Amino acid sequence: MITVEHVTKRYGDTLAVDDLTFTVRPGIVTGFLGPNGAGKSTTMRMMLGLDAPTSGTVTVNGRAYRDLPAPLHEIGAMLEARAVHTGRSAYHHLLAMAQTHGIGRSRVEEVIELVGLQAVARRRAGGFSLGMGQRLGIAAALLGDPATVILDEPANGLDPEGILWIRTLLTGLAAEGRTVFLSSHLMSEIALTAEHLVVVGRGRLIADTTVAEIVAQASQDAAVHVRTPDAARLRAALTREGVTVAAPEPDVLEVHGMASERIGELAARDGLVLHELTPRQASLEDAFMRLTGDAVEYHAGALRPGELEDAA
Ligand SMILES: Nc1ncnc2c1ncn2[C@@H]1O[C@H](COP(=O)(O)OP(=O)(O)OP(=O)(O)O)[C@@H](O)[C@H]1O
Repeated sequence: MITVEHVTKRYGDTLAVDDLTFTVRPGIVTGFLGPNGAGKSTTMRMMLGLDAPTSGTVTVNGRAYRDLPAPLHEIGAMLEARAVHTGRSAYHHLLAMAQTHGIGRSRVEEVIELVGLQAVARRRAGGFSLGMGQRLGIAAALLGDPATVILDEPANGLDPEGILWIRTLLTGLAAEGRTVFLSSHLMSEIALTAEHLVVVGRGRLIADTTVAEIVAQASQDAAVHVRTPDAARLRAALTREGVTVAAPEPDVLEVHGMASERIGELAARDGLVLHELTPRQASLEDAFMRLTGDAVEYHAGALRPGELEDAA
């Protein structure tokens, strides 16, 4: 469990984190989402005791990072995947870390296998591809078999196979009861892995909610696409029902505020022909843009599950 309570962080005139409060629970993957410069890395650095809050508190399992008796066993992190001594092999990089923390060789072998680096473990880490570097960073984070794992943009630069691998690994770690917290600036990337989402913009909390809630909200706002040779009559019938109808093309209507079933029933009642009746899925990216765009500018307060409607 990670607890962030009324945390503010200033760098000179820059307000990087602004009165942020949320908790990251064990047993699920929590995504930390926000556009570039939203304050994600700064918040993660404070969780790891690499930076001190200007005000507020950050605790891991009830203690500040500096008060953890065996930090590597409690919390493992990957902040910069490429921060590896270039001359060393992956194996020796991990071994050096292990030895300074009283961790045995067998655990080093274990994490190398866990991240699938067996074939290249004796090669110079400096020559690693981005994907291999990410795997090595994750191996280092897992070395102490930590109860809490924090990863900053772990899928950054990975190919689809690498992204699938990370997703499987992280959901597996959460299923073992660990606290898994990862950041991304891409909703599509994080929505596939995370169950819960903490969304920030300009250092402030925008939403603390589930991915399911955001998906439901996105579908609720979606338009229904209708193609009909009776567009004018259907449009009049729909307008009488009080819904918003746009006509982007002569035979096409985009209907907001009425389910496709009801539109079909109305058309049948009036004897109107339909050639197409398709509920459009608003993309998750759209939902995220709306949250981080509108909510930051027009809504000072944070949103909780069920309150997303108010932000749209
Ligand atoms: N050491 C620092 N000194 C001065 N300003 C900083 C420092 N670290 C971060 N900032 C500023 O704080 C703000 C938040 O930065 P942060 O890196 O935490 O955002 P982020 O959400 O992680 O962004 P990104 O997705 O680009 O990594 C930015 O305006 C950044 O320029």
